[in-house]
Amino acid sequence: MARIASEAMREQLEVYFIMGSVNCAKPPAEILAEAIAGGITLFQFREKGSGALVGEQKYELAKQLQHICQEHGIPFIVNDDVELALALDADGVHIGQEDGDARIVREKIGDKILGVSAHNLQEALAAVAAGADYIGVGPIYPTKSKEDAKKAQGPGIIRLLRRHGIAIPLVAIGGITAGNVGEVIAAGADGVSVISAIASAPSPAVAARQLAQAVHLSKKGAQK
Ligand SMILES: Cc1ncc(COP(=O)(O)OP(=O)(O)O)c(N)n1
Ligand SMILES: Cc1nc(C(=O)O)sc1CCOP(=O)(O)O
Ligand SMILES: [Mg+2]
Repeated sequence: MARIASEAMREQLEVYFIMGSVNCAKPPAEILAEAIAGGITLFQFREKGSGALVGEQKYELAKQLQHICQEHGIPFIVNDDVELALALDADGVHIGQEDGDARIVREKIGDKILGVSAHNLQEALAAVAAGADYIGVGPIYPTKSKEDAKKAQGPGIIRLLRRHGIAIPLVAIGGITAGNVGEVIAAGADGVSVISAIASAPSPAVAARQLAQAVHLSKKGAQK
């Protein structure tokens, strides 16, 4: 297997859904299946926060959700837990600034997808140098889904990273809704990453579809 090509990565980032059991008011498998029906392009298993599953229960949920992704051709990324990603032979891993050295994670996972969080230019440059396939930038807007989230920076941080030469695939995260997708794509993001906009929606399928439509429309507008 070779490293993912940048253009394929950009497409997979378009509607990047993140979820764990703590984000779900109904069975996670149902929410994921509905989100896939609505058009998500990538999935991250993020089993984190108060009440999160651990050990065997975490592994079993991950396996169940990975199976659903596999049935529909949606790449399955594991948040934080490199060992779990390897045990499941997941498609990739996402790590943040407090999750260890991205270079070492790259060595451990070989050609699997590596996503790294960055909050400023220095972190973004280091992620590129470490071999990240994409960068997650946030929070763009205020979020209730991450207990230790930093202060929201607005879409200007994406514009700044692009202006300073960060050219690799980039996804915006934190408080993203169909209503603000336009400004993050216009700023230079390849896609949007969401928890609550899909997981807490009355219909995850409708929410995912609205996000996908907003991304496609915004990308068309950005080409003009
Ligand atoms: C796509 C994406 N971007 C950013 C993050 C946040 O990662 P991190 O800073 O490590 O925080 P936690 O998610 O681990 O709490 C992400 N998970 N995904
Ligand atoms: C997992 C995560 N990481 C963030 C960061 O800023 O790095 S914000 C966030 C939570 C995103 O959830 P929602 O779409 O509900 O705002
Ligand atoms: Mg992390």
